[in-house]
Amino acid sequence: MTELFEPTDAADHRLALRAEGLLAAFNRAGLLTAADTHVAVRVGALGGETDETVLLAVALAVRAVRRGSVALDLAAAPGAAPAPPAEDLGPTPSTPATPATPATSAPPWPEPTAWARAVRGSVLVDAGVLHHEHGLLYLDRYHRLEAQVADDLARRAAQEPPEVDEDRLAAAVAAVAGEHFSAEQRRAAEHAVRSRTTILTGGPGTGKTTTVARVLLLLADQAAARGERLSIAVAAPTGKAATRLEEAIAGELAGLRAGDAAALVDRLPALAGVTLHRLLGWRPDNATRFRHHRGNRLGHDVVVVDESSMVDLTLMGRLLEAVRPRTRLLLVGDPQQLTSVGAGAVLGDLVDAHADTSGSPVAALTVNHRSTRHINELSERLRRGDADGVLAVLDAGDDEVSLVELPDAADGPEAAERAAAELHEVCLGAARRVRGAARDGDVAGALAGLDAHRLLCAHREGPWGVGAWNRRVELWLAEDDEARGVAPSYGPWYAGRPLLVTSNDYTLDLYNGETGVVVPTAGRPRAFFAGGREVSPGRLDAVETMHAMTVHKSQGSQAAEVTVLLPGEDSPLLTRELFYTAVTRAERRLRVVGSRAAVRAAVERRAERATGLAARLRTARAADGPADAGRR
Ligand SMILES: Nc1ncnc2c1ncn2[C@@H]1O[C@H](COP(=O)(O)OP(=O)(O)OP(=O)(O)O)[C@@H](O)[C@H]1O
Repeated sequence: MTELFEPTDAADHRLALRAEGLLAAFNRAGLLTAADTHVAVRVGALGGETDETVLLAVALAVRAVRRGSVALDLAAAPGAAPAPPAEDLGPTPSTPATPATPATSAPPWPEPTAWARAVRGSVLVDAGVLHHEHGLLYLDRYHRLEAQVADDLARRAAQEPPEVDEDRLAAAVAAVAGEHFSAEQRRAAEHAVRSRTTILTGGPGTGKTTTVARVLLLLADQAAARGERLSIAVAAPTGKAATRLEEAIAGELAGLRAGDAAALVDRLPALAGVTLHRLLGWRPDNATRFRHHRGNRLGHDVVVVDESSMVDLTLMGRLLEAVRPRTRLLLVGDPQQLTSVGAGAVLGDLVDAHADTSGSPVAALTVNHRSTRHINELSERLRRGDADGVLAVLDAGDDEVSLVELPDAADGPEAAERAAAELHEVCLGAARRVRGAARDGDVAGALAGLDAHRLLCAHREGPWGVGAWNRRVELWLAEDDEARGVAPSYGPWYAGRPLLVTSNDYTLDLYNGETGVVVPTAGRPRAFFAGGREVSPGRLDAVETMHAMTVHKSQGSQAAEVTVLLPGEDSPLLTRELFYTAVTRAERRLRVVGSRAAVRAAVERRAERATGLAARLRTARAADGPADAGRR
């Protein structure tokens, strides 16, 4: 469901019946949900605030967090178009979920200067329920979190740098160079050895993992010089990304063991990739608190976190309070990608805060060594926001990058039918190969087939959504069976059904984002996942079919060939970050399906989030110390 809604009648559950005045007007206009207004009414009643413009600001601050911001930018609020939450729940605006009853017209926004004055002077600010800082209005919880993240990072930066045996470092750098180690990778690795905190950024294939593997060897070597052995954690926000990181590091180390670095590789302990939740000590009774915290820190000497762009402010706060101040922290990721589903844009803020400063913890890798030339060129032009350049690369139309062009105003069911006709062969072909391997009992082949082609959608529902495209591919498979005289499999656990895990299951050792496939074994369907994990379907309750997946869910994985379905240009989900994330999932071939207007809108629209973290970090750096040393 998008945030705009159209009430169907006076008893519509989305109407906040107890809200009055401005809150009721904004709720009726679809700009606030019933829950936003209830929070504001309750906070107002408890805190003794009756000014309806302040209560409106509270409700909008709740809405801002729900939509991914950490705070409400009061000045920008009237101009900000309603947008869906990070993980879209519903159809595009052109396909309303409710009958067409006209939405109430937009209510009047308070006069900006008087509004800001009323908010700053509110008893809720005096009581610490709200905070007004850097032009932003914070709910207390997010203000504390943001300040804590800034303080912890500033404290880490204020420490004495680690002692480094430079001669030994130079010798080890030469030994780990192996077959490839570019100058920028070498600089990044040396930076990481000399720093407590490193933010290693770069797009897919820029050699981040290659560099991380070498950093670990260099650190283990420095520790060996002191007669110590390192304890290392390698983690990522999703299980899929953690497994990928573990495998990629293991692959790099295996290559280096064959060369001059064998002795160094032998010094490293075995490395198992874990989810951040598992590293921090997941608790069944609390989703945002962990076993490890400031009073019970993680014991590791080095903590590596891959796919850091997916880490929201809350999880970053928990991580920073759990790592010991002297632990080496390596945050790895691509700040151009979609931001976290939860509130915050932490990685991007960290990079912004340190742009063009000396002593910055950011080490950037810029050369893509994996994807092919046109995919690289497209992502580079996307990064620069060059819409004409993006269209020019797509128009050049070769085997590597192509545009399946739809008419400009087309984003409804008819255009989806046209797209279906274009994609029938490629989507059915990919699904058929996975099904063929599954029917032959070839688990490895079926799992490998999952990464051959990926169909990415912005939306979950509607004609351009994952649901419709999953059903479509299943129908094509059934038709294909019929055409071949094979009895179609209609049950939910049909052979070759691609699976996407949607939440962590610690008992089954399955993690959000992992992919698997159904393969019949001894006449019964079984679900298989990477690493030889086999599960009875009856035990799986958090899986979805994955003939298509959302761009959000595709983060942390790549496929040889990717098809991206762009929704209509008016879709609020269509942003540069979404398009860039989708494009950079492709290793060898990319097909973009959509109108030219949608491509242009995707390049030109940024996913803005209101956060004050970058400003806080700049202030802390200027003061050369924690942003607020008195807090806590
Ligand atoms: N300096 C280099 N020269 C040539 N090839 C390289 C270099 N560095 C890395 N590679 C190769 O490029 C590919 C991508 O490297 P790597 O996996 O380290 O990138 P990454 O940034 O971690 O990618 P992703 O974010 O997609 O995981 C690998 O096959 C790696 O062996």
